[in-house]
Amino acid sequence: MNLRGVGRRYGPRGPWVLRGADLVLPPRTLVRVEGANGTGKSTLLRLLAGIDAPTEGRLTGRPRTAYVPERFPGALPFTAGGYLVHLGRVHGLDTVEAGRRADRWLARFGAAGCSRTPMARLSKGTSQKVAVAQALLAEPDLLVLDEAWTGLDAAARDELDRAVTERVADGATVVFVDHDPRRQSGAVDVTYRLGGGRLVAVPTAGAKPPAVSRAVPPRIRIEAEGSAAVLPSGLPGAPVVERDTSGGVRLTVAATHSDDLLRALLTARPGWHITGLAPAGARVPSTDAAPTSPPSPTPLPIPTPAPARDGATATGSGVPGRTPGADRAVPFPGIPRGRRFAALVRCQAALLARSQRWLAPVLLYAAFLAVGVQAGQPVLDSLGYAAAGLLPVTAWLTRLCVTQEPPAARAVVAAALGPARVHGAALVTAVGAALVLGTVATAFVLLTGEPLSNDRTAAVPLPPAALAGLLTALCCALVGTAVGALCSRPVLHRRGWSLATTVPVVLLAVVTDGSPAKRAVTGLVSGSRDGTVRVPLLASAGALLLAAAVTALTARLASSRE
Ligand SMILES: Nc1ncnc2c1ncn2[C@@H]1O[C@H](COP(=O)(O)OP(=O)(O)OP(=O)(O)O)[C@@H](O)[C@H]1O
Repeated sequence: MNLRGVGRRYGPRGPWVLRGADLVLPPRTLVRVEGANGTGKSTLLRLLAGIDAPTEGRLTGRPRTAYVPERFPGALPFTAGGYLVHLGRVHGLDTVEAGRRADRWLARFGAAGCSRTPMARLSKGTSQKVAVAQALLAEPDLLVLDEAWTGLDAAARDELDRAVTERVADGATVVFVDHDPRRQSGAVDVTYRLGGGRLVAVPTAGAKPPAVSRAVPPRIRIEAEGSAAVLPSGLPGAPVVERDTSGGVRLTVAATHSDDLLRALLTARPGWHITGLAPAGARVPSTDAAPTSPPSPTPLPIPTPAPARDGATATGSGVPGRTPGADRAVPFPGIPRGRRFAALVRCQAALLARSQRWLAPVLLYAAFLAVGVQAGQPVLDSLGYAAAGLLPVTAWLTRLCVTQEPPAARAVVAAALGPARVHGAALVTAVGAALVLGTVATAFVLLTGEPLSNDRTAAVPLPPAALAGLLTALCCALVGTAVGALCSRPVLHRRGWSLATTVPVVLLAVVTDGSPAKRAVTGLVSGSRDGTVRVPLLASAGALLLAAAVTALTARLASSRE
């Protein structure tokens, strides 16, 4: 990862907190950042973690990142274990593996009994253990720790020291700030000091090249064969994969992960057959008939980090036609971002559902429907009314979704997927919630309304009416999301301004002629006069375009103004 001339100031006329920072962060390196209070250490770490964007300069080559913020919020409506599983999924793990790692890390920090405890009831120190666990279970290539030891008990501090050593030995870059000068002393590879907006490297007492100084955890070598064409995703321990000329695959992994790796291979569908197991460096003895000659491995190109210095290996069947390097069994890079994004939406939806903040807009919408939709009314007219009411409700839900996470919790997921995707996930969650409401309201109107025109002379066919009603609800939900996104953070941060602008913008969206929502609603209401169903295809496309444009704009802003 490289920083070139990176500077950050808050506000166009604010003082430069950081200026002209040039930095190279190689893999397998432990970096300490020090400086007095207020000199910009957290600012630098947030830039490194990708939560914040530099005002000037460039950051390139950020690997898969996890971040522990300075202050972690306990007030999330999850249990400790539940939150860690959500975060594990956001990092690309499947649910089972995320749960296993959550349990393991909680146990390592002496908090195994807290897995089912609501986070709001955790002590400050135990919350901090959860904060640290969420970063470590991801086995990130870049681990950014902002005073992560603060609040931990002595045993947990030691465990975090060990975990940092393991991460670096596994090839990661770890950057940390801690006010205790003895923290990781002797293990730090580079120390940078911040002061007066400048970042300077300082001599690190006792620093040695990590390749010779750091204790490497023992490693085990495993060989296996399988009929599967692709190694299972999410293999524990980020094993390094090699292939031999006879079509075998060799995996290299830290000993601490060997049991998990074996279990994952053996329980994979289709399954893998373990043919050998040995300490790294030794030739793997076959568990079947001994091969006449040892396999000659052909290492796959692995972009980053550098190959492990020492390791464990598993061998399996060849994978014809694969892209070189594509099957490196790192649990994360192979996982499509879409899946991680879906995990983030799921997390946001769970957060919304559990926070019960949805109750107020949903009750308001229910009251709106109760007042305006009565049994026996012309169905198209009622569908138009129900859809129109969805627009302000969606704007409200959108505001809730983009503001529901405490900033530190948002920072943690932003480090994993980027602030733009976190913002996008919030908007998708809001649209999803609004569509559920809109679908229920449409179904209610279709069941209770009369399929007749206003003067009750013309029949209204129900299937096209249902389609028109659903698409109109979609239009209103999308326009409502666009309004909500434009009237909340990152465009408007203050609650007062946000509320003050939402109401007039909602009104504009309902009454302005060019608005897709108005077009769709008007189509239903005017069609109700003579019983004509107008399916709002064009308006739906317009609403989709508008919502996509606003999402892109606000997501971009979220990346630069967090
Ligand atoms: N979001 C923000 N908006 C405006 N100013 C900010 C913001 N975040 C940080 N600052 C300012 O930037 C400067 C550096 O803050 P930062 O938190 O990075 O310092 P620090 O070295 O981490 O401090 P500490 O050791 O107390 O944690 C401070 O003057 C702070 O007021």
